[in-house]
Amino acid sequence: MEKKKLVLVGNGMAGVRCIEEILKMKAEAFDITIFGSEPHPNYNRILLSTVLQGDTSIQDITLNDRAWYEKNNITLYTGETVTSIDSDRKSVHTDLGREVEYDQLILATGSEPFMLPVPGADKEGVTAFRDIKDCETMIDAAQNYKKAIVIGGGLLGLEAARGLINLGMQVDVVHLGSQLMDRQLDGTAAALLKKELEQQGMNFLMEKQTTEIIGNKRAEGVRFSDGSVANADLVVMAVGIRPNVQLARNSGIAVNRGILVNDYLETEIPDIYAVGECAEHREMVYGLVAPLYAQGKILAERITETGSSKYEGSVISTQLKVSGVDVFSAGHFMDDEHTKSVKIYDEVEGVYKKIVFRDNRVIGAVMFGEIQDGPRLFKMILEKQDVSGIPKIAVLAAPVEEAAESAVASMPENEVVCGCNGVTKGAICDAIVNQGLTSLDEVRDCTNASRSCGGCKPVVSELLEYTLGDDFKYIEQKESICSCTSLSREEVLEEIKIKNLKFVKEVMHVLDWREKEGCSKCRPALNYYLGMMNPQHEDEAASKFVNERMHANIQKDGTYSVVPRMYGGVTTAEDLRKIANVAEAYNVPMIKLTGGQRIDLLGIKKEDLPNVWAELDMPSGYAYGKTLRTVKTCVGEQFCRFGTQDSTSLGIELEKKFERLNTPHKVKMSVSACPRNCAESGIKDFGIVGVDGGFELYVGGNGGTHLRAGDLLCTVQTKEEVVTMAAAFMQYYRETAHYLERTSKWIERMGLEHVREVLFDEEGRSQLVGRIEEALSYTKEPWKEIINNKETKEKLFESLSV
Ligand SMILES: Cc1cc2nc3c(=O)[nH]c(=O)nc-3n(C[C@H](O)[C@H](O)[C@H](O)COP(=O)(O)OP(=O)(O)OC[C@H]3O[C@@H](n4cnc5c(N)ncnc54)[C@H](O)[C@@H]3O)c2cc1C
Ligand SMILES: NC(=O)c1ccc[n+]([C@@H]2O[C@H](COP(=O)([O-])OP(=O)(O)OC[C@H]3O[C@@H](n4cnc5c(N)ncnc54)[C@H](O)[C@@H]3O)[C@@H](O)[C@H]2O)c1
Ligand code: SF4
Ligand code: FES
Repeated sequence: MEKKKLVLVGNGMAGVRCIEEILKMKAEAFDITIFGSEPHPNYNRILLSTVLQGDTSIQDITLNDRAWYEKNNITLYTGETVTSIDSDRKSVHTDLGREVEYDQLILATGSEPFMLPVPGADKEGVTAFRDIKDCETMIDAAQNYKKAIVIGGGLLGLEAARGLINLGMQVDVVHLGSQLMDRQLDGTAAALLKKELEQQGMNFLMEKQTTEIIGNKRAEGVRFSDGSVANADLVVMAVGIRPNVQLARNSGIAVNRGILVNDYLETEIPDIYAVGECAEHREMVYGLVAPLYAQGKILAERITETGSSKYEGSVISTQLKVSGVDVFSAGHFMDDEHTKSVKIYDEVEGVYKKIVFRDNRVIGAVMFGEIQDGPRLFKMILEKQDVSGIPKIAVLAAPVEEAAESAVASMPENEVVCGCNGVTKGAICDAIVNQGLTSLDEVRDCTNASRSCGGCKPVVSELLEYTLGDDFKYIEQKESICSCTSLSREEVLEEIKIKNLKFVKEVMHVLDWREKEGCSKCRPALNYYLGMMNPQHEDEAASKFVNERMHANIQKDGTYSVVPRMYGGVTTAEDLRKIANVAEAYNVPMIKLTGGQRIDLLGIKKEDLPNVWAELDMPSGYAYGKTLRTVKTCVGEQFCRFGTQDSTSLGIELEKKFERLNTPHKVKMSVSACPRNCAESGIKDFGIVGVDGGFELYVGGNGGTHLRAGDLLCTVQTKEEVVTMAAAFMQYYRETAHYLERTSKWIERMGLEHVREVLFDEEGRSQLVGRIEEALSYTKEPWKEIINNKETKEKLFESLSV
């Protein structure tokens, strides 16, 4: 049978998913050609937010690489735009002059970001947030500029703002209305969201109408209708999207807001279909992947003639991808004269839940702070469950779980776990059992669950654990350390041990790295793992980040900062004099006290660094390193009338002991001499609080972006026990954490109980202490080494460009 010529215009998420469905149903029946204006193969647009937020890289978000197109005999034209359709001759024409005939044509042209038509919108430094190019523009801007304005307080704007903050920018979010995410939240949830995001460092300019982008060639700020102005070096417009219908309209296809389609996704012109954000179905245009994928499946059935399902519209649910903020909304969540609702509002804990009922059926929900009931409520909304006879407040409370069982055990088989891809618990568990799946990646490849926003990963992971039992522990960690290899951290460490590998390049070569030179993710990680496994390993400068290579923190203007060690935050008149002399001699523009009780000399030229350090003649404070940064101490019993312990001498002892030791990420400690906790021991990686007769030890605390209170590890009686426990804790973290994993994340992954079991076992603890003592015996003071070694000094500070 002759193959039909199938052409897809738009190489994005909806169109390519539809092609995947077609290939599953009748691969042999079609000759497929795909056109995409962007220069990339199909990628996960959703994860651009996570790329910007620093949780993944652009290389990692490809959904279908070029090999996939080749394997499926698909002709792919990227960087090429279809400019017209001749529906009489059944062909499409492109901007590069190509003409391709079709038997069936799918339009999946997506949307375009709406750019406010205000003067100055075309200036440099003004961008949308829609594609890889925009994402790169923002990442680049963050390296050179400080202040950003995001216009639009919807899902996209808030995710962009969070990303820019993570990139070190100061961000104002400009919003037209009085309430954030006005299309997804009610007033109470929106107010809680605003408060939470303000605590994360976002500044909001509410009820502001932008009238102009000011500046010369590049944007310098935004002017509002009330005459006020806000400064910015980067302006991101996230004020909604418009279906991309130009091609359809110019080709005579009926268009309203989107391309008009019926329940089979057919346009008015025979053999031309539309799917995704560009399609308008029953007056609805969707901007989330779940409905678009549902449309794609139905269209695939239609095109392959394997079914006759109709698309009848979708109820949607949304979640914001900003870490530390849990918001969920679904269905019809605003009150009106036909609805009644149940609300729980715990202002103390910042938790809000609301369910909306009409005629005794659940029709919508909004939640803030606690959203684990989201999938259950969403199922009730989709099924329009009748809740007559049930106290309505009971709908908010999930069925009581068996204490010993995991939450997923009580979940019904038909509950949707992955909302984006419509995959149920039953489908995932069947695939795990019947296909022998053992990892998140395998579940994703087999069922599509977790393939889009990734929000369902924790539940999919729990399902794996629940289905596989003990076998899961090993498997869970089988994520590769970066895209240069398929080997996990554990596998790489095992190979290093078995094959006695010594150098970063050797590891990459012997273990057959895909990228021969590695990448910025794996090179420093391998350098760390090699050092952790073999304390005599010499740090490989080329595999370290610039700050660690230069033993100083590079600043935005290319100068460096110098932070001398000041054990326990205690200094002397002599050291202060040296610092003052150096500051004067080198015209240091700013001297600043740090949050860790140190003195920071900012604005030092690269070539002056060796002399500054030589004249200071103080140890490096390692303010740049993945190592122990500082041990903060309170005044303690010597002077403070509340002090029950000598916090300063203990802090100094700890800092002297553990300084310079390489760790997976930076480590901060602190010692407070009484429960008033002036040294903030609850938000440190290892925090000590003096109590009557001993010390409480807190672990896994973090005061940075991912705020986390430390867990109480144990209470000990003596200073010696504190030091031993700190040593064992540090070594266990060094040996088991992924590179760049803070103790706050590590402790959650390992589990506090597990860490306790390891550290409370006397023999295991003493072995850990033995190993850390050995590692400590090889540490060296970097600046002494540099100053005394002419060759290193010249290489680093005179010739090497960074
Ligand atoms: C930063 C960000 C975060 C998001 N987060 C989420 C989320 O968490 N959850 C969620 O469900 N959704 C999210 N979305 C929305 C989701 O990404 C979109 O709904 C989805 O990508 C739309 O798919 P599509 O194929 O219809 O359109 P697109 O992905 O836009 O693809 C259309 C493609 O067609 C190309 N094209 C257009 N015209 C032509 C032509 N004439 N010739 C050739 N090529 C053409 C375009 O260049 C584009 O590559 C997010 C979007 C962004 C930007
Ligand atoms: N987590 C997610 O599900 C997610 C994340 C990002 C994007 N998306 C999708 O991407 C698409 C685009 O997102 P979006 O947030 O741009 O669209 P949106 O329409 O949801 O939000 C735009 C927001 O901008 C505000 N706005 C409009 N004009 C303004 C102006 N002149 N000044 C200030 N504010 C103004 C609106 O009030 C609205 O809240 C949507 O379809 C969205 O669903 C989803
Ligand atoms: S923590 Fe206690 S001992 Fe230390 S300074 Fe504060 S009040 Fe004084
Ligand atoms: S819920 Fe988005 S990928 Fe599963």
